[in-house]
This record gives sequence, C-alpha cells and structure tokens, in this order.
Amino acid sequence: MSEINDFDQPGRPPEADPDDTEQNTAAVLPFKKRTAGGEPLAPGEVKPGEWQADLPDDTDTDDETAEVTEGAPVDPPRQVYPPSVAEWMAEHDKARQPVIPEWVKLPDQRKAVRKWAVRHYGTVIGYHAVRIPCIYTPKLLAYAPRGVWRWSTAAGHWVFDYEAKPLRAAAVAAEDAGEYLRLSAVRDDRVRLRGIIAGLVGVVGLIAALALWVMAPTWMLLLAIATLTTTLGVAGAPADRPLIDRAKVTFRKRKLSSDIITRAYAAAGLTGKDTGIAFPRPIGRDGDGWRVIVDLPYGKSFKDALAKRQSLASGIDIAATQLFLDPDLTSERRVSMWIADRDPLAVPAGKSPLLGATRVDFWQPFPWGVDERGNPVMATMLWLSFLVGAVPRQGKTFSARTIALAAALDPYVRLIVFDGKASPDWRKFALVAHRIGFGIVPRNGIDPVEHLVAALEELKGDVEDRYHRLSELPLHICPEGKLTPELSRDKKLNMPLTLVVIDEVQEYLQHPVYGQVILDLLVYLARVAPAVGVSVMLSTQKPDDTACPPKLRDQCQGRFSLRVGSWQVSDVVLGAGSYSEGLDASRLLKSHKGVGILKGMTDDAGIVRTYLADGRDAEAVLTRANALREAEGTLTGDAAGEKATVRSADAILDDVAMVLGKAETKVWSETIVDRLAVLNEAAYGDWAALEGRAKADQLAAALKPYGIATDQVWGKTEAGKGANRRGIERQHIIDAITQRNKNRAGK
Ligand SMILES: Nc1ncnc2c1ncn2[C@@H]1O[C@H](COP(=O)(O)OP(=O)(O)OP(=O)(O)O)[C@@H](O)[C@H]1O
Repeated sequence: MSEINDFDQPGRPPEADPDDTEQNTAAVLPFKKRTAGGEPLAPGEVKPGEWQADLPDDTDTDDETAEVTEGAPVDPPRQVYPPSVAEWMAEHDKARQPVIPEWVKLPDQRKAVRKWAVRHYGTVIGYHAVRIPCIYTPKLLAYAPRGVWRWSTAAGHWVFDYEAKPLRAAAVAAEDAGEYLRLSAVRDDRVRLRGIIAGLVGVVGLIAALALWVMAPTWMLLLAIATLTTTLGVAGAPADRPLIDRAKVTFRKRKLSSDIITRAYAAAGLTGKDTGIAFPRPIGRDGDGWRVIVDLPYGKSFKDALAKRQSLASGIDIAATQLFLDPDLTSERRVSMWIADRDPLAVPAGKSPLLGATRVDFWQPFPWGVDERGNPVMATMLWLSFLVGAVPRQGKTFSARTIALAAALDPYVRLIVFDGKASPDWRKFALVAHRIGFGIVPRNGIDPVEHLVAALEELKGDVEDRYHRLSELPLHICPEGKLTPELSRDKKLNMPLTLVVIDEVQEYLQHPVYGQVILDLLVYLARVAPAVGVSVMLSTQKPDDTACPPKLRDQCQGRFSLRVGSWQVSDVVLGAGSYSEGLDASRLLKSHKGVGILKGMTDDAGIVRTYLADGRDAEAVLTRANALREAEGTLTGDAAGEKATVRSADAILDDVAMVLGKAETKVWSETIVDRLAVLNEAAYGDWAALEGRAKADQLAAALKPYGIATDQVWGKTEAGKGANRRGIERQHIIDAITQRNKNRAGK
C-alpha cells in the first residue's frame, strides 16, 4: 500500500498501479512543501490558487481494514467552456495591431516623433562629432600597433596551420608515427597553398599601397590611411573597454513578472494564506510601461487595492507616482494596473498645438493636453460649466487659459473674462473679450466688481432671451430647441457661443457687498445657461464651502483638479465619491505642474498633462485672434472700445433713497415699488405690474443682499393696520449706502 501524499491534486487521474504491487520496491518520501517564491510552506499552508483536499480523518490507524468511502466530491472540478465565436473574435480583435501605427496617423504625434528624432539624432551626432578628434582618434592611434600585431599573428597562424598543432602534438604524445606523418603531409600541402595565397595578397597589397602613394589624390590617400588605422585600431582595442562612448544613458527598465506582482499584493496584505491573486490576462507592455490585470481574492475590492496603493508600489519596488490603478467595470475585484517605466507626470506635455493654429472651431473638441501615456486629450466646453481647483502655483491659470485661448481663436465665440487676482495672466484678453475686468479694486473710474455684476446681469437677460427666441424658432432651423453652430454664427440672431471665465472666483464671491449677488447670478448661469451655448469656467485656489459654496460647485459638470492638499479637498473639487473611484489629486506632486485630474467633461475621467502656453505665447495667439475677429466683424463690447452703459448693481439703494421723502421714516414696500417705477420705468416697470405681495417680495429680494430687511415688525407699529404688510425704514437704506461708500473708499 502506498501512502496518500499531501500533494495529491484533485482532478489529476490516479496513477496506474505497478504490475507487482505486492513487492515493496521503493519507499515514498514526502517532499518539502515550497511556495511560489521558493520558501518552504508552513504546515497546513496552501499554495495560492490551489485547492487543499479535505482528507478523511486518518487517526484510526489501527483499523487496517477500514475502507475509504467514495462519494461525490465536495468541490466538483470547474468546467471550462470553450469560448464562443464572438468571444474568440473579440479576443483576436483586441490582440490585432493596427496596420499603420497610431503615431503615423495622428499629425500631432507625427510631429512629436519628428521633433524627437531630430533632437535625439542631432544630439547623438553632435556628441560623437566632438569626440572624434579629441578622444576616438588618439585611442585608435594608440590601439593600431596592437591591431597590427594581432592581425599578423592571426595571419601567421593561418598560413602555418596553427589550428592543427594540437592534433600533431597528440600524435607525437601517443607515439603514433603513421598518424603524425599523415598530419604532417596535410600540413605541408596546406602551408604551401596558404603561403602562395598570403604572398600574392602581400604583393597585391604592396602594389596597391605604392599606387596609392604615387598616383592617388591626397584625399583618397588620407581616406585609405584613416580606414586602415581605424580597422587596425578596432582590431587592437581591448575587449573590455568600448572604443566609442555611449551618447545616452539607459534608463532602468525591469521586466515585470507575475511573481513580483504576487509579492506586492502579499506585502500589501491583499492576499491571505489560502487566497491568491489571479492574472486573467498576461502581463504586457502598454506605452512606456506595463499593463497588469489582476483578480483580487473573492471579497476584496478595487477600493481595498486603492487604499494600499503605496504598499503595492513598494512591493513592486517603484515610486508611487509610477503606479496607476483603474477599476474594471466587469468585476469589483478586478484591478487594472499601469506601471510606468518612470514618473510620466513629471514630463511636461510641451507647447500647445493651438499656438500654430490660425483659427479654431469651438464647436469641435480641441487639443488640451495628453494623458499619462502620452495620448492626446481633447477638451470641449459645450453644454457644461467647468470648475478648476488647485493649490497656488500648480498651473490652474495656465490650464484654464489654454481653454480660453482656444475660444479666442474662434471669432464667433464671445468671451467674458474676469480675474479676481488682477494678475498679468489675463491682461491680453482685453484684445478680444466682450467684457473684462481685473481684481476687485476700482481703477480709472471703473469698479471691476460692479462691472462683473453688470456683465453677469446682462448675460442673464441674454440667456432668458435666448430661451424665448430658440423656442419660437421653427423646428427645421432649431431642431432640438438648442443652439446649433449655424444659429450661433448668425450675426443677426446675436446668440454666439459664450464663455465666461472667472479666475480666482473666490475673490468675487467673498466680496462684502456684491458677493451674494455674484453667487446667485453664477449659480443661475452655471445651471441654466449651458443649454443655450453659454458656458461658465471658474477657477479657485479655495474650493471650500465658504469661498466657493457647494450650491455653485454642484452646478459644474466638468471638474479639473490639479494638486491639492488632501484627498478630501480633491473630492470637493472633483465631486464627492471621486476618491473611491481612484481619483485623488492630492497624490500629485509639486513637480507635476499643469497636471490634473479631469472629470465630467467626457465619459472618461483621468489624468491630463495640459499643454503649455506661456505669457508670450498667449499674447501672440490673442493678437492673432483680435485680427481674426476684426476681419469677421465680431469684435464687440469692451474689446471694441464700447462704453458699457450699465447700471451698477447696487443702484437700487440710491433709487430707493431717492424715492423716500426726507420726513418719511417708514414706507410700505408696495408704495416704494410704485414710486421706483415712476422714477425708472425701464428698470422697475415690471415690478410695479406685479400684484399685491409679489411687489413686496420683489423689493425684499433685491434689497436682501445689502442686509435690508422688509419685515413684519413694521406692521405692528400702526396698531392693527396692515400688520402683515411689509415696508422699509429710511435709516436702513441710509446705513446701507454709508456702508457701501465706505467699502468703495476702502478699496
Ligand atoms: N502645462 C504646463 N506645463 C508646464 N509648466 C506649467 C504648465 N502650467 C503651468 N506651468 C508652470 O506652473 C507655473 C504656475 O502656473 P499658474 O500661474 O497657472 O499657477 P496657478 O495655480 O494659477 O497659480 P496662482 O494660484 O499663484 O495663480 C507657471 O508659471 C508655469 O511655469
């Protein structure tokens, strides 16, 4: 009887018994168990991915006659179904390489490869050209004598049949005279023939050398000497020291194996003793890195792997910035890893291709950057509002500006640009912007904050008007009730695509007087305006609830977060739940300038290394955009030198003060609205047309941002009369105006 070995595997057919089972011919020795990594297994431990058979309790060894009962296996062997034809074809489709590589088809990539080739080979050629006279030539001259010696020795050995010498020596040692004489005769014949050949070659060589010396032009003689010296120098060079230096450093590129990945998952605690990871697809190269698909043990999820990202990177022995984890829609336990050869985010994407563009169609996606693998990322601002957030100096302004530059190069896009920080970054947009303002401090008689409020109110009116007009247009012109490229470019309709850019928006939102008004207007525009071709792009270094309230952030479908301080802030910019999807902008490093995580612009979310357009580039583009707009007759508003005839947003305070008599301490709201309509029919006519309470509500809403209450307490002062009516105290208005004037003076 043979012992049952612990390593017997289920599913493996039983070995046929040897013919003579009675005879004890060999003892079965138990092997030491070993893990995949070669370590001996602890007792009871199982190799990952293997089943351990539950053997019947064999303690009753005294009972020699006990029979092993055969029954249905607890875990029947897994059935492996052959792939269907569709699966087989899909698998082969995936594996097929494109006939023409992608980089040949895409002009951007072609250009990049061309530039790289010129740069790379130019450097290599230059590197060697410098070294030819001062390093390579002296080395060749030094090695040439040894080359002469090596060649002549080799020629001598050949002529005198040196290779057969050991055979002759062996015949002598064996005292085999017959064999020795036979070998000597062969050698004599061979030496005679080879001597003649060598002599002829020598004579021809000498004649050729003399002919060259006497007849050849100097350049040919020099060339011949250089060739001979180089050949002799190469022949004489020591084998361990290269004659030519390397012009490039070879980067560390290790081959990844499943053992390394298994080690990493075990080190990160994602696999247990009895549970291993599986590799549904072979590990393969993907761009400048490796693509590894891993199935975690049952019960573990992508989130677990994400939480252990640092440990996984350490287990693979790479920097955390080289490891990218993506979820897989087919299974919660499947993790797709991309392991870059080196940190791809520290490599800038380079200059924006827009710098060379003469014009852009803003209805089409435009190049904004590249992803971590160098694939182009196209951006679009159609039908969405966009929020950019980051800590300072990471490239927030530059990345938003590249989008605004694309808009500037489409002469039919109206631009409204405000920069809360008044930095030089946006100044040149004055060449094209319909409305523009810098900072929050009034200069040259213009208050940029009031200008912003007026611009947003103007835009709000425009948006409402667009909705009315689009719904009135016949279906064949406006099929979905939405703006179309044709409609947006029809100057008579005056409904161009509009991009509102507000950099450092928190400066405006925290403004003591207009902050609330601006917030309300932006919430309205971000929510309602994209459908009629008006997009809002906001950027902020303070995305928190006070500086940029959630009611505004939540309206932004598109989000872009460059480096932030923590994953919580990253979630604030990118939207709640982004971290659990693997999107965490706090992982980005300080050196990752212009790099961020994009979400919501398209179906895909991921890393974008934005293209660079510096101040000078931006100026060149905007000068071109200005000329383009002038030629197309689309230069409007501030850029066209138009004086904005806008009422300041807080004009309501002055108007109310004006309609209150000096002796009146308190006046009913309805009365004030009626008087306002008389004062300025265009501004307040609609209010006066409202019925009863609606009139008072309208006034209350307009005065609320300035802290003026139109309260019911008022009603109680005149016993019983109009207790539920509302009104205004004159003193409140005076206080608000005083405060407003103080704020203005303090700016
Ligand atoms: N795409 C990019 N590629 C390379 N470098 C970039 C890129 N974008 C920005 N930078 C670098 O980062 C610096 C900071 O950029 P930017 O002014 O846009 O940052 P910011 O986040 O707006 O800073 P702040 O909050 O101070 O305004 C730039 O001066 C530039 O050198």
